[in-house]
Amino acid sequence: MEGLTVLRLRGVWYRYPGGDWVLRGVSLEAPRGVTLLAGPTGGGKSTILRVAAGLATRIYGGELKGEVEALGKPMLVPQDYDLFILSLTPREELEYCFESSGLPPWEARREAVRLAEELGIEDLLDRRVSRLSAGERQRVAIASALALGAEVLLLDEPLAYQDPVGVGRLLGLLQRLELEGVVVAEHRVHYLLPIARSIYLVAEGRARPLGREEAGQVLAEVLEPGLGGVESCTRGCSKG
Ligand SMILES: Nc1ncnc2c1ncn2[C@@H]1O[C@H](COP(=O)(O)OP(=O)(O)OP(=O)(O)O)[C@@H](O)[C@H]1O
Repeated sequence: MEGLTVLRLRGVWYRYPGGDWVLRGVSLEAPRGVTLLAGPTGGGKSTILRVAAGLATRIYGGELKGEVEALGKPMLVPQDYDLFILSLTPREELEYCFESSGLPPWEARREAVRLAEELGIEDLLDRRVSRLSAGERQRVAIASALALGAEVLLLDEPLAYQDPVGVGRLLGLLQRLELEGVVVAEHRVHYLLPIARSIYLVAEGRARPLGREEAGQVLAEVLEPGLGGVESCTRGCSKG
């Protein structure tokens, strides 16, 4: 894989057990930085992330064809991210994740605090996960993935439950993180377009790369047909 590509899918076909093909020859290359997967509901974004994480056949079974290659350890934070958090409190969760990735307990304790500060969730550390808001739990789930040593972070609708402050924090974080790359499936594309280095329209099981100039207009037309291209996108072509 060339130096700048952190995730590559080539001619990938996938179907869930008993179903028709939902990925139909997906080819994409995610460079370092943020890659945006956008497109209509049911187009295949989540399935691409599951395949990229190596989880599609492991969790669902089904049939997979084609090549998937990642530079570094890919890790998916799914839409139902609650399944991702196993502990009572974020502090326990992060310490557990750091220990699972090989740190001794004292270092795991220190790193949990450092990461929480970096993500702006230090005030959540000792609260019960079950009592956190959806947006707060989502940030804890992303922190867990980082603590587990994710190098290519795969995020399925990470902005869905974030308020504007949370969105700003998360976007800042995605740009700052010293990861190989971040691939984000998201409906609220207007937040991601300015920071995405690479943009794909995912529809009907295929991924089409979009140039920066055309992306706003194409996505606005696909996601909000009838509202009128770029203009509507600048007002917010969000579905989420
Ligand atoms: N666990 C599953 N079992 C069977 N079919 C599934 C499963 N998950 C998704 N599908 C089907 O695969 C297709 C692609 O779904 P996927 O969730 O990947 O799309 P998406 O673009 O992420 O949609 P959304 O924007 O609504 O999250 C859809 O037809 C969906 O019904």
